[in-house]
Amino acid sequence: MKPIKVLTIAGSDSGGGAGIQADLKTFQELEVFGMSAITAITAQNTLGVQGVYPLSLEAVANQIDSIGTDIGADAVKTGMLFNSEMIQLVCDKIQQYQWDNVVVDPVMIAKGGASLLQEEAVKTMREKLIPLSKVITPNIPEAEALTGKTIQSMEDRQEAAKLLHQLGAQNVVIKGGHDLNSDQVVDLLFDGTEFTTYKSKRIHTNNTHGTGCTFAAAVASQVAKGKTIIDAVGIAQRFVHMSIVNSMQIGSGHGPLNHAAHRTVGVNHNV
Ligand SMILES: Nc1ncnc2c1ncn2[C@@H]1O[C@H](COP(=O)(O)OP(=O)(O)O)[C@@H](O)[C@H]1O
Ligand SMILES: Cc1ncc(COP(=O)(O)OP(=O)(O)O)c(N)n1
Repeated sequence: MKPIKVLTIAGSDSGGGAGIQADLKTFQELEVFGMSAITAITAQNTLGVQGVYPLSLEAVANQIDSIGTDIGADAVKTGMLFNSEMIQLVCDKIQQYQWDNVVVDPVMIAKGGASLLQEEAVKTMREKLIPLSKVITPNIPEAEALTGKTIQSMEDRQEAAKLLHQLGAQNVVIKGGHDLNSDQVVDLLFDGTEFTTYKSKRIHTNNTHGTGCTFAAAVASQVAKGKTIIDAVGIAQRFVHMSIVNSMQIGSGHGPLNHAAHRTVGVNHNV
């Protein structure tokens, strides 16, 4: 059987909960071959981010070229891109290798409040990267930053999703983890025509470090497999849910997910 290959272009989280580490664990669990181009090293744990060390543009370009010129990718997921120049470089490479299954997680701020994207880079993300995306997966604060609109209700979220679609994203998922008004978590998908909502029970836990990375990596793995976006988002939400329910008590802050939960607790969410 032909292996399915997925590339993540993102930052490294030394604590293993988010970033490249979460992406590769997700790829492995969802049975695709994972590859990485690291944009920045972060010194990070469950308490927060202690340091951010971006790599040179040359180092990032070289990693992407190593994959583009030899192995290829059935889908590409982007995470922490740090600054405008890095975003522009990633856009150039996506176009050079004609990658069209691109899942953009517009990472801006880590849970502890540390900035993972320079403020002026939001414009480049909006104008250059979003138009290349098959799916964009902002959380609510990221959708607000990208659209300049305050999001309080589901109608606000629908409006924001429409604006992001107008910017060129083929599909928009505005995740609902930050809407603390309900006992449910609702992720909203807009495909340019219809809205689809994915509801799950909110889990009351501190162990949610890396949910966004894991979600986007799961979507990318399913897109690479040729699933519809509606199915890919459903699988990703269930995978994340299962990983939070069975999360591990690691560190003394926001603990990581348990990416292996879908197989170790006996329910296969790898549909
Ligand atoms: N407390 C929670 N209980 C259940 N699912 C959650 C919870 N927090 C986040 N999720 C899920 O994790 C994914 C990421 O959501 P969100 O927290 O909005 O993004 P981010 O991690 O990028 O801030 C979504 O699928 C969301 O439904
Ligand atoms: C290196 C790196 N990349 C991305 C993030 C943000 O990850 P996310 O999945 O949104 O989870 P939280 O940080 O919000 O828990 C990160 N922290 N580090």
